[in-house]
Amino acid sequence: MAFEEITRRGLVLLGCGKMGGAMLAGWLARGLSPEAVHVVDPKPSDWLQSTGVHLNGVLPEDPAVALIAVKPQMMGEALPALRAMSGGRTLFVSIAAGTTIARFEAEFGAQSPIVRAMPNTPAAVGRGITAIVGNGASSAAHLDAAETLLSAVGQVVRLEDESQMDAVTGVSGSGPAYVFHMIETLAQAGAAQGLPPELALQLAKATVAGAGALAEASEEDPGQLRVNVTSPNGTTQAALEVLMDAETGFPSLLDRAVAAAVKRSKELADG
Ligand SMILES: NC(=O)C1=CN([C@@H]2O[C@H](COP(=O)(O)OP(=O)(O)OC[C@H]3O[C@@H](n4cnc5c(N)ncnc54)[C@H](OP(=O)(O)O)[C@@H]3O)[C@@H](O)[C@H]2O)C=CC1
Ligand SMILES: O=C(O)[C@@H]1CCC=N1
Repeated sequence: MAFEEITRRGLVLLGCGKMGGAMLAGWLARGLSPEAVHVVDPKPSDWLQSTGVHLNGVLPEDPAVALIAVKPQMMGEALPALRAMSGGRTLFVSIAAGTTIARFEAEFGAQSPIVRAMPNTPAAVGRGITAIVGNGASSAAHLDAAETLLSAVGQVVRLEDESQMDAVTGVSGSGPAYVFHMIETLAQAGAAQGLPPELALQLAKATVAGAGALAEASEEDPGQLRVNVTSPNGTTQAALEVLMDAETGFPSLLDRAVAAAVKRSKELADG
């Protein structure tokens, strides 16, 4: 299924907040016609209203895709709007953290093709990464269709098992927030050392963006790239002795942060 089939049969987006909006922005930027998109959202933002998509109207009976982007806690209230599309040709794609395929099968039937996905907000600029896994009714063609749709906003990886989704959520789903917090705090640290705050923020943003681009483009692994910055007994080494401290440094901090996200993802599965 390519954008042509979505254009013909339509795409329903249930919930268009931060993540649904980021994906929609990516699809529209890549040429998906707003005419093909039907959004259900109780309080459409000004941006959403300006896009030209159908808003809170009658939904198509047989859309190519129904993408679920409401918060896990809203499922009970929100999913019935999609029930009429069950058991047919519509591919359900959920991006909700925690909510299991079993929960969607209980709503739409196990014969409905359902793909659970975990994207991230860099999708808004085509630089997201999304992990996907399908239910038993999802054919290779359904997974290909989900991949086509989601690869319009970044990379797509396929999981062997749904149980990997909690860890994916803790690494790449929530991960952009960790990086944004690093930008914020790196800039604050620069300002604390006397830099004008705006300059410190520009330096921090460009450093994180540049390092990310280099990590992606380079054949060297991130550990070697780190070594390449670190002159013996130089400034980086002094900083890394703080950041790599076994008890208080990044390794332990990120271990605990990711574990907390994974734990919360598992809790969300329980509703
Ligand atoms: N934000 C992120 O980085 C990521 C989020 N996700 C997942 O995406 C989903 C959405 O998260 P996020 O975008 O951050 O949350 P938001 O709260 O920003 O978006 C959810 C949207 O759904 C709307 N909504 C609430 N009730 C209904 C309903 N009954 N029918 C239709 N729409 C409804 C909300 O409206 P209102 O605000 O008026 O209630 C809101 O606009 C979550 O399940 C989350 O786990 C996955 C990966 C990354
Ligand atoms: O914070 C959350 O629950 C969602 C899921 C991943 C990113 N945001």
